[in-house]
Amino acid sequence: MENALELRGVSRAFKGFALQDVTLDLPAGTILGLIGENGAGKSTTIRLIMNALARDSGEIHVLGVDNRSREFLSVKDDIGVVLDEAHFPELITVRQVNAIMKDTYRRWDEALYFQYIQRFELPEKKPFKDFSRGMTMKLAIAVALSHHPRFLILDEATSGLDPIVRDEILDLFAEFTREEDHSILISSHIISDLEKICDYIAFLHQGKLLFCEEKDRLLETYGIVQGELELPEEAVAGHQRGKYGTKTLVRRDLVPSAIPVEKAGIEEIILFLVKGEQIQ
Ligand SMILES: Nc1ncnc2c1ncn2[C@@H]1O[C@H](COP(=O)(O)OP(=O)(O)OP(=O)(O)O)[C@@H](O)[C@H]1O
Repeated sequence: MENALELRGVSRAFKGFALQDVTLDLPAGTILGLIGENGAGKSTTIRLIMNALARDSGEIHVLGVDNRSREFLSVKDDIGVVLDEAHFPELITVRQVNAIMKDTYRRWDEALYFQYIQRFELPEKKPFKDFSRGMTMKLAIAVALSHHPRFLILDEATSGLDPIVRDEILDLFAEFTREEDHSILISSHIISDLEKICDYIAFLHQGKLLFCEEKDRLLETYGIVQGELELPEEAVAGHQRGKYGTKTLVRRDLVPSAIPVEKAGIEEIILFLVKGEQIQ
């Protein structure tokens, strides 16, 4: 299997918002970060992928299967999902979650689940309603990982976690993809998180996918030129004029070699591409 996920021309309109014509591939064995500001359409995209929301048009294949086919029901066993509003019944405890998941997933691994519970220091007897946001996310991540999925789909799974735990969890995700054919789709508005672990970056802006590109390719393609320099028009991808002078995002290959080009970070690239000409 080449792609863990394929979206072709996927659209869905709500009143006041439309996800428009999204096409992307997530090659098996890689991590794709779906970046976008609040309301850009990340959760909508993920709900469409899980077929929890009907699309208006387009095609979606997950692990090689059309997500509207009957076969998709069995494919769900191979997918670990963490949604941004991960919810369990109010009075349920960590132990009861284990009992339920045992009946839900064919490959539920009780020992592995309790390893994660210990690693995340989650209380085994506390009712879910008394969990903090961070504890909720950790529980959802433990569940998602404990039925041996091949594909993790994570919607804002690191938000609400403190920096140390976030780092630990990002390492866990990177570890997950070390096994052949293990893939991850992870959405976030925290670009620095995704920059660290992702192979591909997809950027959603107001319901449109502005790009889906290999991270290293983005870093190779773009650079920053400081100051007001004469640049070929086709080399310029965005300007920022601030208190400390002008910065220009450029396509490196189109800049004359005499002009020094600095490295651009993913965050910088995205900000420039979205905001374009900006007076700070
Ligand atoms: N069921 C719905 N009915 C009407 N509008 C909806 C529905 N679901 C989502 N929307 C709208 O679609 C837009 C995109 O929402 P979505 O949750 O996909 O964004 P997001 O990128 O995940 O944002 P966030 O980072 O805030 O979670 C929002 O304007 C939201 O109000």
